[in-house]
Amino acid sequence: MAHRFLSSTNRSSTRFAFIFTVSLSCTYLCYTILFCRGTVMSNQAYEGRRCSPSKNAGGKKLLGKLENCASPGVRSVVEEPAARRGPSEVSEPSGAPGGPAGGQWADVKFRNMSVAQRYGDKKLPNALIVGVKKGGTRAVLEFIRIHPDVRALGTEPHFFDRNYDRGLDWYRGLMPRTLDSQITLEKTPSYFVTREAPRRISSMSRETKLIVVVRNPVTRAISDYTQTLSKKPDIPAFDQLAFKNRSLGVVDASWNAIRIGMYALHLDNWLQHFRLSQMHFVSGERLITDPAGEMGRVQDFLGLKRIITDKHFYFNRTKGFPCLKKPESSGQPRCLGKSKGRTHVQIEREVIEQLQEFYRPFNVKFFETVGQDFKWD
Ligand SMILES: Nc1ncnc2c1ncn2[C@@H]1O[C@H](COP(=O)(O)OS(=O)(=O)O)[C@@H](OP(=O)(O)O)[C@H]1O
Repeated sequence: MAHRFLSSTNRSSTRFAFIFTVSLSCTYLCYTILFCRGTVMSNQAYEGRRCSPSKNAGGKKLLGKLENCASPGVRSVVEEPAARRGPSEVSEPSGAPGGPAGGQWADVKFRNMSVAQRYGDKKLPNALIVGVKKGGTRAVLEFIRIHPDVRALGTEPHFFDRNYDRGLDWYRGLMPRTLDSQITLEKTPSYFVTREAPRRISSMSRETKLIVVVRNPVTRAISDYTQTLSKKPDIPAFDQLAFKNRSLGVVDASWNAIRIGMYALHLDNWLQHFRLSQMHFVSGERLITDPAGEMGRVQDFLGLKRIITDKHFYFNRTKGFPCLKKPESSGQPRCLGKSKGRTHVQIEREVIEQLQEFYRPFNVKFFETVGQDFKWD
């Protein structure tokens, strides 16, 4: 009797142990499937946003930038080949605050990205940062793209200047996927000084919103020259290139570094095809001293809710520029790359004054046309 009782107890325990093990395995299996799927999806969304445009890009320059897509953390140095990046750009600058503001926007952004990645379409851009070279265009792009309703191409497609023959379908193919509620954005600073660009852009859509980041043309020219010098150390001195005759003060307006800064001339060309209200001018100087203020106006112009605020920025003393606070989801630095914020070559005071003099009438005309004084005197 006792034996029968014991063996029936044994059977029940065995059955219980079996059921328990099976249900435990099932629970574990379900968790594993769900967890892994979530991780893979969010990674794909992140990588896809950063890399897919480059995969489609046929241009040599775009291919050259592919390696910048490789690591999710280096979005802010997307323009620089890895070899040129210094240690300061791949390690978190000391004292850089992260904070909840960063975490919140990152979460919203990643949720939207993941949804857009699955359900969105590639669309032609409805907004462009068209210039100016060395004005602060990369900063505006990197700052605005943290907005959940903006998706931007990280590379410069140069469609309306160099690649126009490839056609609109090629151009659309470069774009990130967006939901209908999201803005598609790209930046190519050379558009501003490309004669055909305004006509070509307006034939894509007359409603395209245009952002122009402008900066004191003298400082811009020096910045431009500093960049060229870093690539070609053998070029003539700045003043040799800037003047046809220095003692007579005759500036060489055919030199690109000078020509780009004659904003009023280029703007005239844009106004043949676009209303002034479709253009927004960002002050490259205020972008450094008050990034949140400038980005607030950019958001208004794009019809976006003001989500990017003071909370997103901190001043990085090592870099000497404002940087983005790091989101909780990333431990990577959020300053722009080394090619942004270079130490300029020293230019004689007199040369600077001569150039200020040269640009004055162009600046005055530019301020009158846009109805804003950028205070470059
Ligand atoms: N936050 C922040 N961090 C770093 N740099 C900043 C920032 N905001 C504006 N800038 C200024 O941007 C200048 C480079 O302009 P662009 O990005 O338009 O250059 S480019 O045309 O794309 O090469 C770059 O010019 P240089 O200082 O001459 O290097 C910067 O002064």
